[in-house]
Formats: sequence, C-alpha cells, structure tokens
Amino acid sequence: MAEKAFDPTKKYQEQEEVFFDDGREIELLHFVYGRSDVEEIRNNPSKVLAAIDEFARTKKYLMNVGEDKGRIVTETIHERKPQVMVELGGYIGYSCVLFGEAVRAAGGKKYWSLERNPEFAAVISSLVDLAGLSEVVKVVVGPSDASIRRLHSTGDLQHIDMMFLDHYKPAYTTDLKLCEELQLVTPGSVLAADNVIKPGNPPYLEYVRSTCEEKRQSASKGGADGVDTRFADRTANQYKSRQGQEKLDESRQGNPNLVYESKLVHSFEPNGVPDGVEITRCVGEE
Ligand SMILES: C[S@@+](CC[C@H](N)C(=O)[O-])C[C@H]1O[C@@H](n2cnc3c(N)ncnc32)[C@H](O)[C@@H]1O
Repeated sequence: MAEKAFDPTKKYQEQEEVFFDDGREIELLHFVYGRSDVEEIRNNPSKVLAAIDEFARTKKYLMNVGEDKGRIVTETIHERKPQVMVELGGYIGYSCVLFGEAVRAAGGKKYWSLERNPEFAAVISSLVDLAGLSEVVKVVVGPSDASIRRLHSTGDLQHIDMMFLDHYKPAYTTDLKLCEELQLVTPGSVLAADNVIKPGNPPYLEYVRSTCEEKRQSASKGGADGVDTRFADRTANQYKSRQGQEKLDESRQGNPNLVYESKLVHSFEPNGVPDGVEITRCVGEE
C-alpha cells in the first residue's frame, strides 16, 4: 500500500478547540436528511459517505477516519474477508458505513459498532439505515469493555476476525488484552488501529510490536495504575467532561503468547494532518 499525497480539494474544515459533542452531530443528520436528493442516496453507502464528507468539508470538522486512512482499512478487509468485524468507537457512523459495506461486499455477516455516547450511537443507526446496511451492522451503546464482555457472555460475539480500534486512545491496549483473554482475538485475527501518529499511541504500538518473551516479562511485572503518562493530557481527558474520569483495568495481562506481525501505514487525517494506521496480524501462538 503506497502512501499517496493528500488532495487539498478534499480537505475537511479545520479542527477547532471544541470539535465534537457540541450539536454538530445532529446538525449533520439534518444536513443529510434535508437534502433534495435524499432518496437518491438511500441504500447507497458511497453517496451517504459523500454527503457526510460534504458536511465536514463545507460546514464543520468531523472526527471521521476519512477517505485516505479508510482506504487502508478497506483494502485490508478485502484481503482478510472477515465474517465478523468489530469497531471500537463509531462516532457518527462514517467508518461504520465504509467498513460495514466492505465487509458485506467481502461476504461477511456482521459488523459490530461499539459506541459509548448514546446520542452518537443514534446518529450511527440513522445513517446506517439510510445506507441500507442495517442487516449487517449492529450498533451497541456503552463503554467498549462492558459491551465486549456482554456480547461474549451472551454468545453473540464468539470470534473477532477483524477489529478497528478508534475510541479512547488509552483503551486500545486494555481492550485488546480483554479480547485476547476471552479468546475473541486468536491467530487469524487482524487489527487496524487508527491515530497511531496523531495523537499517537506509544503503549499500543509497543504492545503489538513486542515479542512474546517481552510481553511475558512485562505481564509478570503487573500493570501500572492510571493512564500511561506517555499520553498528552488532552488525549487522556478527551471524553472527561461527558463521561467523567475513565476507569481502565491496567492490570489486565492479555495473552502474551499471541504472535503479532505489525506494520505502520502512513496516511493523512481528512484535514490533511499526517497520521497512520497500524495493521497487525495475529499469526500464531507460542
Ligand atoms: C474518533 S471517534 C470514532 C470515529 C469513527 N470510527 C469514524 O472513523 O467514523 C471516537 C469515538 O469513540 C467513542 N468512545 C470513546 N471512548 C469509548 C469507549 N470506552 N467505548 C466506546 N466508545 C468510546 C467516542 O464517543 C467517539 O464517538
């Protein structure tokens, strides 16, 4: 996958100081459903995505994965052909519509979108319905770790063929370890982690790039308390005003015996800022 230059004609609006949860998500729904051509975009995922992009380019920034990084993940979906894919963090449904359609096209059965904010989850469901993807996509409201545990215990989720991590940055590693412990992530699973350059995720990159021996040694030392200090305050507190202080189980050990092959694919945020997606394949267990 070669890195392409950013096309400035597709640039989203600048990211403001307050860039989400200020009513823009509902404004987006009115923008999309208020279009004179809304019946032409119904059941057409590409046109729904184009309408979302148009809002973000002409009205207000949206924290979507965007076209460039999205392509890296859809190419991986075409290769891996997951029957079951999970995303952590759905926001207004951009990645859900883009990847849900790719999973369906690859013959997959289910795309789970785990979103903590109930208002955002309602926006996702509305746009997924418009895109005609309701049979493949299931939106689950709640914190990702509780949702993963519940879906596993009910038997609704038995294996994750592919996972897109794009929620609270410090939770990437703790949620991956939870999925390993529940044997949802096993050899054959593929992970795509967004924002590993902007804002960055050193603990996650360290984990998926470690050898089994390194992971076993670090698990034997036990986890540190609180959010890893390598995250900037802005990232650690991104959802604090709405959710309060996040509680992560840093003592979780995961399955250090899983062997990962991991690589960074460079790309751009939809407002042109350089970023990258870490693609990680679980290739064995030792
Ligand atoms: C960057 S946005 C996701 C963007 C989306 N994947 C896309 O590309 O279209 C991050 C989302 O994660 C959600 N979120 C944050 N912490 C979460 C958690 N612990 N569990 C589930 N969702 C969470 C936020 O509410 C927000 O909607």
